[in-house]
Amino acid sequence: MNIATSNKDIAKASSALIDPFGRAVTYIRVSVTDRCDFRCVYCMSEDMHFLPKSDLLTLEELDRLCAAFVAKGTRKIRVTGGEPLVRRGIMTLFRSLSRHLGSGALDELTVTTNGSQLARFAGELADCGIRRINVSLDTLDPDKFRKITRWGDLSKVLAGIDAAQAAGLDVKLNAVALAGVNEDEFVPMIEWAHGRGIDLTFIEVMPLGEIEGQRADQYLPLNKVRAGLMDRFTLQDSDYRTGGPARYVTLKETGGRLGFITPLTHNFCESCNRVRITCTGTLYMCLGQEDAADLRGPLRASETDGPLNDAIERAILRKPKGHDFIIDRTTRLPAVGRHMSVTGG
Ligand SMILES: Nc1nc2c(ncn2[C@@H]2O[C@H](COP(=O)(O)OP(=O)(O)OP(=O)(O)O)[C@@H](O)[C@H]2O)c(=O)[nH]1
Ligand SMILES: C[S@@+](CC[C@H](N)C(=O)[O-])C[C@H]1O[C@@H](n2cnc3c(N)ncnc32)[C@H](O)[C@@H]1O
Ligand code: SF4
Ligand code: SF4
Repeated sequence: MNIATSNKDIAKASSALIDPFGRAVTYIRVSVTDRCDFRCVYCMSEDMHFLPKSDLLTLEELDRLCAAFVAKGTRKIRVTGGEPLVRRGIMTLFRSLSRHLGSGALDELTVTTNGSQLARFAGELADCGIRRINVSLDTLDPDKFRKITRWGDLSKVLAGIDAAQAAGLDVKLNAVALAGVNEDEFVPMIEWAHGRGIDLTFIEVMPLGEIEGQRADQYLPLNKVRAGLMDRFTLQDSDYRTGGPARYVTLKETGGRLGFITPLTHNFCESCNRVRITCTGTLYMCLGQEDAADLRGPLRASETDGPLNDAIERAILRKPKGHDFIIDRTTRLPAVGRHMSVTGG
């Protein structure tokens, strides 16, 4: 499936959101909560402070925000978090957003999850018109899983993946490549995933938010990983695209797809098509920058969407060219102060 919509087609629509670099914004990532039932060592510190519940947009407000973006050319909505499936009543939002699939205004409604609650929700997600989901899984070793996630239980995630496949959902796995932690498992993880008809994507760790360790100790450049995998597999370039940042190859030996998300070694900002909304209604125009726009104020200021639309259009004109991520040993300070869980990746 190729669901990426071309910038040219989008630019034709008068309501389209086009940034200063001519990129059409057609993909929103909506973080519905900053909370999570895991504490992954690369994502969060052990002692996280979360927003008071009273600061959160209601599910109805999130739904209205999404509808405003859909009216402006958004074709793909990814619900994320924190852990999106721990937000109370979250299925109400999915059910409501599915109307945009029904009307043809949206190509894809999907979710990125740690999988801990999937066994419970997979069937309902499929009923909402979700076809593909991304599950984050960095290891198949139960003890290592506990060390990476601090609080997670691998067996629940594996049961969630089984339930998702049984419900007819296409599952993609995301694994953050962690130096000295899971690099010995890449080949077995590929074989495990491809044996189940599951695509797998490796991700370079990004310097967002303060964590206990040194980012430089975690960071593994994917060009090195790719070169190592060539000893074992034949990597054939693929033009498969999802509208996300992964670039795929097909492995001749397994027939499965392997993706690489390489913000550090091969920046993909030039083709950026996305922005992020947090659970408090803050719009981040770039994952790798601090600049943001408040949408909660204009959303609550009026029952009509005029002020909200103006705020969105003004913000898109500030979308930066790209991130300035660097990972080195000269500083423990991250490039971006907020944690990945605020914007949902
Ligand atoms: N630097 C950067 N990283 C991103 C961006 N979008 C997604 N990622 C990272 O890619 C990883 C996987 O993201 P997913 O939630 O699976 O979303 P996706 O890759 O768009 O999903 P697909 O629809 O399957 O392509 C996460 O760790 C994100 O932080 C982006 O715009 N910039
Ligand atoms: C922030 S999580 C939110 C959704 C859900 N909790 C999950 O883990 O899938 C989204 C993705 O971001 C990735 N991620 C978190 N922190 C990261 C970092 N510092 N660098 C790269 N990816 C990161 C996670 O592995 C996950 O795939
Ligand atoms: S990566 Fe996802 S599961 Fe892990 S701590 Fe961050 S938000 Fe939670
Ligand atoms: S880092 Fe910013 S500009 Fe680059 S792809 Fe991600 S969101 Fe887009």
